[in-house]
Amino acid sequence: ACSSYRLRDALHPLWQSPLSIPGGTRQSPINIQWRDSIYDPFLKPLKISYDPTTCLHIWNNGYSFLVEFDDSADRSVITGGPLENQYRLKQFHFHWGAINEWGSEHTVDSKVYPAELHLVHWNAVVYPTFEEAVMEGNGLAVIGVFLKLGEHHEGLQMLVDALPAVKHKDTVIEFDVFDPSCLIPSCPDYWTYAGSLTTPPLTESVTWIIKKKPIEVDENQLEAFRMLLFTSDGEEEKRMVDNFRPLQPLMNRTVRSSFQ
Ligand SMILES: NS(=O)(=O)c1ccc(C(=O)O)c(S(=O)(=O)NCCc2ccccc2)c1
Ligand SMILES: [Zn+2]
Repeated sequence: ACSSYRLRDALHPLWQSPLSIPGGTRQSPINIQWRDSIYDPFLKPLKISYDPTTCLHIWNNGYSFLVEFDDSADRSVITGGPLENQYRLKQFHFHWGAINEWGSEHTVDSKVYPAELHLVHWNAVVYPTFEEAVMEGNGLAVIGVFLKLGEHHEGLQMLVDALPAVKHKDTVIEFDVFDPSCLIPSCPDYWTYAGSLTTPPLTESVTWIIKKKPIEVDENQLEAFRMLLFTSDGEEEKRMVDNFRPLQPLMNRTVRSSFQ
């Protein structure tokens, strides 16, 4: 079932973008085959230190809703894990489906989750701007967290309560204190691989760090995501759902795990 709807989604009007950019050798997302991943004992624990007051606003960019952070200094950063440098948090966003059967970008042994959180960081040690980092192989680091249906998530609810204010494309509201580490599972286990942005410009600049454990959210919280619109106020309404990119070929890559 998953392969057919994935193909359908690849042809889905939203995904005019090609299955992978011509010449792309490290495109994302991918299926993570647990048994093919290689335990790397040299992988360090990921060190996450976010300053909740760097949170700026939530906005609907017509593709997802993004929570953006003040990345003008090293105040919300990650380091360690597979990373050679410290990376600054720029924004986080989600991908989700129209129903709970699909929605995540990455899959684990072909298991699809109803949604996936991405925390986007950039290498401000080496690159002067985010825009430059986006174009470089070690420019970005994105933490991926799977969402599964289960208990109500207190931390997420703060975000959910703000979503009606950003229902339409290009709407924004101030969101001044939020600590995104409440959305990251405490279990330290992750997979990591060299990949790309999953939205244009699809550049091959992302070190992906995919948490093994999902977070639990309840049905109402997922439904709140699905109330958002791709469209601007006054346009014919199109619900913001299925905003994920189809799976891309692994090609000559290995996925490393931080756990045995
Ligand atoms: N799924 S993902 O993590 O690959 C991702 C999705 C969306 C965006 C985004 O900009 O909205 C981003 S982004 O914040 O990295 N922006 C990438 C596009 C961009 C390039 C240069 C300047 C501004 C935006 C990343
Ligand atoms: Zn994303």
